[in-house]
Amino acid sequence: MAYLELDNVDFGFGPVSHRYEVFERASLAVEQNEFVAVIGFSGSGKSTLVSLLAGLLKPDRGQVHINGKVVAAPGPDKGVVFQNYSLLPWLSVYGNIELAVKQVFPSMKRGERRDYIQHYIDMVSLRGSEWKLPGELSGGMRQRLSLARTLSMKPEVLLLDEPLSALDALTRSQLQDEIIRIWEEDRRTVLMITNDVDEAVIMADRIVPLTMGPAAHLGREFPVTLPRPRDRATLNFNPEFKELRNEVTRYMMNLNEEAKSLTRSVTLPLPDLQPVLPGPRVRVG
Ligand SMILES: Nc1ncnc2c1ncn2[C@@H]1O[C@H](COP(=O)(O)OP(=O)(O)OP(=O)(O)O)[C@@H](O)[C@H]1O
Repeated sequence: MAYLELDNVDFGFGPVSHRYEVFERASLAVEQNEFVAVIGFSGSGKSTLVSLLAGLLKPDRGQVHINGKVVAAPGPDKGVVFQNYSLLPWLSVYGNIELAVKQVFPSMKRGERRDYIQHYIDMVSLRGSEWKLPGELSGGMRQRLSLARTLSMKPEVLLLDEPLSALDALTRSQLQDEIIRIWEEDRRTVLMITNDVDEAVIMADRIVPLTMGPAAHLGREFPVTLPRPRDRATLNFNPEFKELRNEVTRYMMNLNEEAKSLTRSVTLPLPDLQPVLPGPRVRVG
């Protein structure tokens, strides 16, 4: 059994009368310490997938397992970094991490806790900003804080829900490198959601596309065998990188075309109504 598993999951939103089926028979297996990127179009179910893996939502059918145990509820063993940071605005950088650390390691002594928190602040290069509030940080700094806070809880599985999509291109590539550096220093199982093929190829061990909804599932897998560390400056000239990027992009475009043709082939029966025609002119007043 793989470390993180989504096993034949069906999941939908809404009552039976107008239900939206997000997943049908969706399965995914991630090995321990593997870095998997799930790539998909907007609305295909990427955030729903993260919520199911994190135990925030329960499958209608099938199960989610981590290390052989059924995921029944959220917990600090499953660390989630969301796109929108979800930081507490009234607490400083230090305070946001401290709150998480106190919850997960309540018996940690004060001095040890201070060093522990500083270690994570340093890890994401936020030294010097310890006492700033989230509102005083840039987008990239907020996302680094969000990552540090999640990592400080020592989750077994790290779920990254499009953590970089709100950032500008330069900050985004800088943070991609930083996440990989941290992951290489302290390996753990990572599932990252992205809508960017290049990001997936640069960062992941394996890319798994999500098909278009409704009733999406995880499609054909693309292993990334490019050696690490991956240097983005030279990757652009690497034929293996270019080939894989093209292959994944083609696959995604085909998914899009298939979804469009399905939509076109649906004929909606409209009621046979007579149009309302304008009547004689009436003078008011
Ligand atoms: N709480 C909800 N109630 C009803 N439908 C929902 C709810 N949350 C999501 N959906 C629907 O489920 C589908 C998948 O949503 P989800 O947010 O997982 O997509 P996504 O791939 O993360 O999209 P994006 O990339 O735009 O954030 C969408 O059609 C969405 O409208």
